[in-house]
Amino acid sequence: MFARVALIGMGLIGSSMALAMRRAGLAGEIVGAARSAATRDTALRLRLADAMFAEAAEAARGADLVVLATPIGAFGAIAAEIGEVLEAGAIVTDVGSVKGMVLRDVAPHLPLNVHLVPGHPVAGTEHSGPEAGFAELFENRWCILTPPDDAEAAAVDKVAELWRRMGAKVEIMPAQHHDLVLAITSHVPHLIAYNIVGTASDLETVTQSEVIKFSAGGFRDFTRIAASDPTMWRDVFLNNKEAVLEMLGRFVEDLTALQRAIRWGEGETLFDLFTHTRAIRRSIVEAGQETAVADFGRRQPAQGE
Ligand SMILES: NC(=O)C1=CN([C@@H]2O[C@H](COP(=O)(O)OP(=O)(O)OC[C@H]3O[C@@H](n4cnc5c(N)ncnc54)[C@H](O)[C@@H]3O)[C@@H](O)[C@H]2O)C=CC1
Ligand SMILES: O=C(O)C(=O)Cc1ccc(O)cc1
Repeated sequence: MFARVALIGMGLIGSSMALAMRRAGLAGEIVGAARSAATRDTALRLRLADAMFAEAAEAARGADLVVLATPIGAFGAIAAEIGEVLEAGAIVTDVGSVKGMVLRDVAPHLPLNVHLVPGHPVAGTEHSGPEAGFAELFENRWCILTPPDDAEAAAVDKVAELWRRMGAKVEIMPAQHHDLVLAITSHVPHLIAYNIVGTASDLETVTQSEVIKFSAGGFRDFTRIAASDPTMWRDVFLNNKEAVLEMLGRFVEDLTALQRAIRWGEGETLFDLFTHTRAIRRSIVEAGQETAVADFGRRQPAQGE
């Protein structure tokens, strides 16, 4: 599909893309950029790339596809670096967890003859770095593309086809809508996980050993999410501020209602909510990932309804 793909950032997502593209034979040549010599050496040892560069511009030179796969806070500076060397007709895409900011930070640095097609594979783990990647990561998972209004259809189709050939299902939506949906499905859940693990570790009565010892409960699932990369998640919250604050406001209101229900012994309120949420989980599992991101929020009938 592409003669030379440049992966800027060779962590979990960059390395998974390299492996998935190699497996499906989608790129003539894969090159990467990583600032640290250790990452460049690891990427070459694992055969993720044919060549690794310290500078993003060196990797992007001559590429017909450039993928930004660093934490999103670095996108603006990288776009400024590569803007001058990009080939006419090249496609620039990204895998960032927030999409409005790509149009804000990346688009202004790109020449008019280069196509920008922002993307977000809604697939990942709490692990990071070049050794964390695996070719199957995107299989049967959604990849959301948020092309600007004036994007060329052929470039959007090509990026969509790339993701399909890596095993993903593709959905296209406006960047602002993406950021609102992902705020409640991904960003706020991560914030809750970071917060609850922080709160538990702060409690004077809960010693470190007790947190570890009794973490077989719900807390353990939160610790997995709370182990996610600090730089990446700092950047997500700094760059999806409005949507996260909007969803957090609603979350706090609903939490306060639950607090009241517990205080006043309103068992029915608790039971009804828990029945409803159980039905949501079951519908997601039954759908086997088939639930479209855009459908999130549509109320599912509770058991027996
Ligand atoms: N981790 C996840 O589960 C998912 C992450 N994403 C998005 O993918 C992007 C990458 O995330 P991961 O692969 O998980 O991160 P990672 O931490 O595994 O890898 C990021 C890589 O970028 C490098 N890097 C950082 N700043 C750089 C710079 N200025 N120039 C060149 N390289 C630089 C780091 O050294 C690292 O090798 C992020 O924007 C994130 O929002 C999207 C979907 C899932
Ligand atoms: O590990 C998990 O459960 C995740 O939620 C992975 C993830 C993290 C960030 C994204 O933008 C998409 C997926």
